[in-house]
Amino acid sequence: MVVAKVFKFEKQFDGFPQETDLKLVEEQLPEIKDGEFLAEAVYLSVDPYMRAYAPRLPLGETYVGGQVAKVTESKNPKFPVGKYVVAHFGWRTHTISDGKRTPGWTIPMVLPDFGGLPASLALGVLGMPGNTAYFGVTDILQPQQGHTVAVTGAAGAVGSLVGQICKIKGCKVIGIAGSDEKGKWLVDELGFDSFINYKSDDVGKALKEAAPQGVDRYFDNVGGEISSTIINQHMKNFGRVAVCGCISGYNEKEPPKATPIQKGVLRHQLRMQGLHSTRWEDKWMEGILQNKKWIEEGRLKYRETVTEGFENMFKAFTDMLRGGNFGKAIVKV
Ligand SMILES: NC(=O)C1=CN([C@@H]2O[C@H](COP(=O)(O)OP(=O)(O)OC[C@H]3O[C@@H](n4cnc5c(N)ncnc54)[C@H](OP(=O)(O)O)[C@@H]3O)[C@@H](O)[C@H]2O)C=CC1
Ligand SMILES: CCCCCC(=O)/C=C/[C@H]1[C@H](O)CC(=O)[C@@H]1CCCCCCC(=O)O
Repeated sequence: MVVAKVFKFEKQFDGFPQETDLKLVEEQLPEIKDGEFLAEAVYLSVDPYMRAYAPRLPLGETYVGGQVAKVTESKNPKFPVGKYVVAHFGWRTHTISDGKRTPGWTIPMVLPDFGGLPASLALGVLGMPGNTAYFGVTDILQPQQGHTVAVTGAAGAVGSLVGQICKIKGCKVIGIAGSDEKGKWLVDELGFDSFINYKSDDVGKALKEAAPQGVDRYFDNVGGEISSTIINQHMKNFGRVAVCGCISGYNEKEPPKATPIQKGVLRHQLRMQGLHSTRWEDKWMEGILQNKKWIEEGRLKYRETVTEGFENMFKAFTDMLRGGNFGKAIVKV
């Protein structure tokens, strides 16, 4: 008899998540049936969307999330024992799956050959965040050689890759994040051209110094007043803005107030577009293979912030929301 540990969504978040909003329980799993397989979680992801989408998630259910799991029993030839899968099984240690899609989420996928790179990367640079960065830059932002690009959430899973991909495309990249230690990593190790600490610097003033001629492309991971400042005061005419996330407001009880951006969009004739990585599902492998190639060529670096122990999922989640992560935040069971 297999016993799964599962985090259930107990109470709707009210502002910043509290530990009592989730409940850790044990579930006895039945024997697998024909067409099913049993998978044991090895790495689990903690992501900002887990907070952003909470108001739409039903109480009492397993909390949402992706994981890399090892198939330990199988009556489904597409998911043989010993293989690793990346799947949206939620915050749980053991899962019985029929290999089909949970509606609204990605379909379980046997991990492609990562050529010796760690399987955990399927939750980061070789998974959803990596593809958000890759397609967000190549399809939405479309930076040209010589462009100046600003990226917020710059030291996180998506932002750290966005900046590096823009460097690969020949751009000048300005990263905006929440600590000088993050800035040092971005500039010294990832090759960003400059860094702004939004917690200690005046973002408007610092951006004027870093990009006196203005910004051609802005990859927005945070929203709020920082984005209003960039869009209203720093974009060049005909610039592009990719709206990827707005984490500055996810934990707020009331919708955050920020200076309207319409004037800036109009004055500079900007093209501003939202994106969801799921829109590129039909060419998902293109992003994974390109990011993998850039890693192998030494042109794309990744970093993981690993929390040990399934019981520490909530801690890892809230540490990430507070900015404790460099690169991708994950949990190792
Ligand atoms: N549209 C899509 O398909 C996707 C969108 N996203 C979005 O992209 C963004 C980044 O996601 P991801 O890379 O996974 O997460 P990160 O790895 O960037 O982690 C979240 C980071 O957000 C920063 N942060 C927290 N609070 C604030 C705040 N008030 N203002 C500014 N920054 C803050 C913290 O860094 P710091 O120390 O700098 O404050 C923290 O490390 C999120 O908004 C997310 O929702 C992510 C994946 C897919
Ligand atoms: C205002 C919320 C912005 C959240 C942005 C974000 O982080 C999106 C991430 C998605 C990514 O594109 C792929 C995913 O799996 C993430 C979450 C998708 C949620 C689907 C919600 C399904 C539902 O509405 O029930």
